[in-house]
Amino acid sequence: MSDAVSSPLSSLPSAQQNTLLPTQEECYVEVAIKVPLHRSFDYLVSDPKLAANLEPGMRVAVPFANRQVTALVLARKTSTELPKDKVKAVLKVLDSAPIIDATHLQLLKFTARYYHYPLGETIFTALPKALRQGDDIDKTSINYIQLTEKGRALPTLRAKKQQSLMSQLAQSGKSPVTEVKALGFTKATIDALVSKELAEISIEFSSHWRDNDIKVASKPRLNTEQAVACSAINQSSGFTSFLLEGVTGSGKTEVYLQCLEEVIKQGKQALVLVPEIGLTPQTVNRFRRRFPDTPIMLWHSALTDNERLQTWRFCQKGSCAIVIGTRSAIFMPFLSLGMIIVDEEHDASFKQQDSLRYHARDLSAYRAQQHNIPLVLGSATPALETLHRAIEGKYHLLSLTQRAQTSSDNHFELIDIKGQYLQAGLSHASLAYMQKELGRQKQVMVFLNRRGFSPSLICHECGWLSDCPRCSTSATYHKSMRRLVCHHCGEQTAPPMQCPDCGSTQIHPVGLGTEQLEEALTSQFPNIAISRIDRDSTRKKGSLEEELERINQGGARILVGTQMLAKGHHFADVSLVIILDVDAGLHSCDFRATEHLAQLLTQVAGRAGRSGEPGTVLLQTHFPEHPLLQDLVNNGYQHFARYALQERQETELPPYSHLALLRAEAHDLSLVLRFLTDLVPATRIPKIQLLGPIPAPLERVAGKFRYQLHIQGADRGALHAFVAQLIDYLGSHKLAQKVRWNLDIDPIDMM
Ligand SMILES: Nc1ncnc2c1ncn2[C@@H]1O[C@H](COP(=O)(O)OP(=O)(O)OP(=O)(O)O)[C@@H](O)[C@H]1O
Ligand SMILES: [Zn+2]
Repeated sequence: MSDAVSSPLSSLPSAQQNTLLPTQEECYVEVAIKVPLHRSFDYLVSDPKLAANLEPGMRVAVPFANRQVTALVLARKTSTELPKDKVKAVLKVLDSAPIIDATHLQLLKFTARYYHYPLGETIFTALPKALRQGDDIDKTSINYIQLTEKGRALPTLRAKKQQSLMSQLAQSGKSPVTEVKALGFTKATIDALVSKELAEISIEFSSHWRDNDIKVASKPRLNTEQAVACSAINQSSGFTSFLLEGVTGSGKTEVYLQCLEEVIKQGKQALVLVPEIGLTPQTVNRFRRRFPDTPIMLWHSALTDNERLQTWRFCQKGSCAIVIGTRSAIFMPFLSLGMIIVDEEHDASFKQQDSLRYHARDLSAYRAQQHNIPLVLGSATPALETLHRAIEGKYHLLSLTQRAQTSSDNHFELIDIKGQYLQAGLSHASLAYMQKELGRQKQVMVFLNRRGFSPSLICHECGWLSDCPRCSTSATYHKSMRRLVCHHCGEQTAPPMQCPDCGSTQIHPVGLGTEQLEEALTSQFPNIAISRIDRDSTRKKGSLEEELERINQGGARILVGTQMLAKGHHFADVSLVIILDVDAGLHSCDFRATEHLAQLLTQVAGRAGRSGEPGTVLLQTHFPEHPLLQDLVNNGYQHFARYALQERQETELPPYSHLALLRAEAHDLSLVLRFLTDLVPATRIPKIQLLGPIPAPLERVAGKFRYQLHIQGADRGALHAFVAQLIDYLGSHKLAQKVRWNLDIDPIDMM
């Protein structure tokens, strides 16, 4: 940039003034603004000097609907179709250089197009909030913390937190302060170590790691399958996609680590996408321990806006070698991206379920192609979509069939609970297994995917149920809070002392949630420490980490939990896993339900027997003869998945066709129905099937009726062309103001 525009915040003269100046070639910019409109906007740049330096990817402030808003320049042009008296002028230029480059802008444009979401909204959703607001991109600097010489001697401190921060730093070396905070350490703890001169803070912005030899801690020798996978990935050139299908505990992470080593040794950066839940300190520490002096940063929902901007900048400047992040990390800028890894690629959390409904895994394929680099999708339970691509030969299939640390597979048993007396939700056989394993000083995990005390309250006299008044579902009883909570709309009420219908005081919980399970197991095993992990028990920042640490130290021997406990954790001492509510997923109307159930069961089961001897997995069910359960138990997920794919083919469901979902909701049911029914005749098109309007599986949430239209077609192009037309039509529909609607491309959750 020339000196003339050294201040990115310099104001421009207004359009009126400009008309008095001798006319040179006129300059306009086409910009994106965060509004729900499928279009861009033109503005005049009246100062020729500024105009000369404006580039796509820079932000400007513009007047829009009587306010000043931040906009992103998409293109410069010399004319506009707007009438002269209508065109407004850019008020300020906010950046001295583009904040995103052309490749990145192309990614965002693709995202908007593919998901049929307004471009401005897409761009501004993908930017950190500080940049969305128009803040100076250089407003934050990166703070690092590291132990001083005095600290490295690891003196014993009275304050436990400070002690644990010291050991953390001894392990991780110099770390960004944001990362240390992400692990649950407070500013007070950090300040205390600094004031005791045990740690010091420095500020920098460098990418020296790229020029230095990377330090790599000792690593295990890969087994043959791992070695084959690693060399296939490392020796690939350009854009190549891999599906690393490895049974739980087969050492996929080890493969990632050894591939990453090659990438960072070449001075390239890597993006590792993990599910929301998978971002445990355990995983992150494993990466940090392996590459002790390499800058590794985290990206997840708990970062503050400032931390977000820092991490984003850091990554863009190449100061960070590896980013481990949840789905929105797919929109991070990189100086030199060398590889993308998507761990647990089947996980539903990679799909955003509101506003911009993108799938980070699917976008990662586009991104890898843009950068011409390898993409590695890893899972023990690949999504059928991914498996299909591998079978078609679009992805290279790499298999890890053996567990890395045990010689044989887990032992599975289906426990028939029909007519059985259940104690604490557990059958006699399950309890006997528990006694035995606890007697051997092992850990036992009891899995129940339902939090709260009980999913409902019932009146014993008249059958009244604690239904949520605003949703077509019941409100869950939370005993410790003494509240009825609707898990769909969040409404909370006090549980009634008397039945609202008949006045009886005989109100009882029905059904089992993790809170009740913990209570029942406590009285069943009074001398054994129990740890419960679900959204309620881990609400406090850092409490999940604390609890996981407690489990790993052997501080708890019965682990009760929801799916938070299911994935990615490595508990060495768990020898028995009991899954209580297998049946719920067997009889759902969602065509993906069996796939998701099979994935969940396999992932939970994979927590057993991870080191030393194989573990035992018990599945309690009323339907032990069910083909899905039989297949899973006898042949494993790999077999089940290939069979399920055949079924999808026969029924022409994704991945053998493409799906979009138009959802509509309003308080008035007739409006919703009219809105959706109107479309059906208005939009008849060959090659596209419309199904609906049909009620969403949860027909009413927060007082609104929810209906949907399934749009299905074998040809992706035809489907997208149709959806684009539909959006035009919907935008001008007279009910569009009264009915809330959204479009979900490649939907995962049919709710
Ligand atoms: N080649 C190897 N030799 C010895 N140990 C190994 C090897 N590869 C992996 N391990 C160890 O085996 C355990 C499981 O490996 P890892 O966590 O990489 O598996 P994973 O497939 O990523 O697991 P999951 O997906 O089930 O969480 C870890 O403790 C890891 O250190
Ligand atoms: Zn509700």
